[in-house]
Amino acid sequence: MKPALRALSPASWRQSFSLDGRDVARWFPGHMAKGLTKMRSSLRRVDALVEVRDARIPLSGRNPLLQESLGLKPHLLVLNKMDLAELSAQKKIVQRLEAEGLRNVVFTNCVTDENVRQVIPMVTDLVASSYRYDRQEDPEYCIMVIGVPNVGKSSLINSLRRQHLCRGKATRVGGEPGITRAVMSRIQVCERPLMFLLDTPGVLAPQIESVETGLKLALCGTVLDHLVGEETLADYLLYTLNRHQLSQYVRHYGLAGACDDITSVLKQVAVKLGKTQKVKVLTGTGAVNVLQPSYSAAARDFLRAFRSGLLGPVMLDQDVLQSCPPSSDP
Ligand SMILES: Nc1nc2c(ncn2[C@@H]2O[C@H](COP(=O)(O)OP(=O)(O)OP(=O)(O)O)[C@@H](O)[C@H]2O)c(=O)[nH]1
Repeated sequence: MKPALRALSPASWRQSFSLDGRDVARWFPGHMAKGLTKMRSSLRRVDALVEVRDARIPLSGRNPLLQESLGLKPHLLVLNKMDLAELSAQKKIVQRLEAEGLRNVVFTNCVTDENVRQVIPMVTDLVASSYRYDRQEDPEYCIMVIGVPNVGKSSLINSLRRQHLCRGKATRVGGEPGITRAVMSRIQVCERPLMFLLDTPGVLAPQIESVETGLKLALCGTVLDHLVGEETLADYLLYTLNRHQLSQYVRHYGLAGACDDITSVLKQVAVKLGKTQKVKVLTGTGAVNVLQPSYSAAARDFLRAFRSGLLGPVMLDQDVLQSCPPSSDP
């Protein structure tokens, strides 16, 4: 019998996600490597790096290639989209990052500007306590904003301008990865100290550590969904929500209960939303059009709802955090 949409016990949920045959290399476009080369050549003019990561993937969201350059400059890590992240393990996240050498961390929401005011004082302190080579006397601070696509780099810049300059948008924001195309737009964000930020296009590592890391990055919108497959992503989302026992999706779509079978869930979602499509079916008397649930439209809605926070906050790196050595804190 096909798993019906009823409450399944957690014991019957999948314990792992089948990753067979997925070619993660195809998901991440090659133009990003070019961006990285240009960014490297501008590093000399830069006083500090502000790295933005999605707070839902504080560990998997890093780019090992960017990391190579980070040791050279003062570095602030902004974990953005805190409103979408389940942060009960915040202390553990900070400890884990500290163990990786990332001691300056701030959680932000660049839509509501929460905690954004902490960014400039933190950067100013970092620069003040570092050696600025030939720019020691230069009153202008130049900060490079880096991070994988769609984490909110442009939103952070706009939020800083709202906070410190009372000015509107200087850089384009978008829900899809790769909105920032022009490498290195230089944008003023503060008068005292005089501070400019360089917005950069999102850069992803050409080699993602594992397919699961690739799926987490894709779930957070760092690549275009169709490259991974909307239904694959929806399935990974369902698997994650169930494993973390997050059943908000059941209430959001008015389902009868939690279920671990994506075909079943998408079918119900499509019916609830009235997302159907005409399909030609060959019968003994010829072709007839029948209405079928649109699985792809349902998958798109499921992903959109997750990304707008309607399915509740999530910590996608829970597995990585659980594999951490226990904290030495009392
Ligand atoms: N919920 C939530 N959404 C955010 C936050 N910050 C940014 N966003 C949204 O995330 C999406 C991407 O934001 P951008 O600022 O364009 O991201 P980016 O890193 O500059 O993107 P690229 O240009 O692709 O590198 C937009 O839809 C923003 O509105 C946040 O703190 N919370």
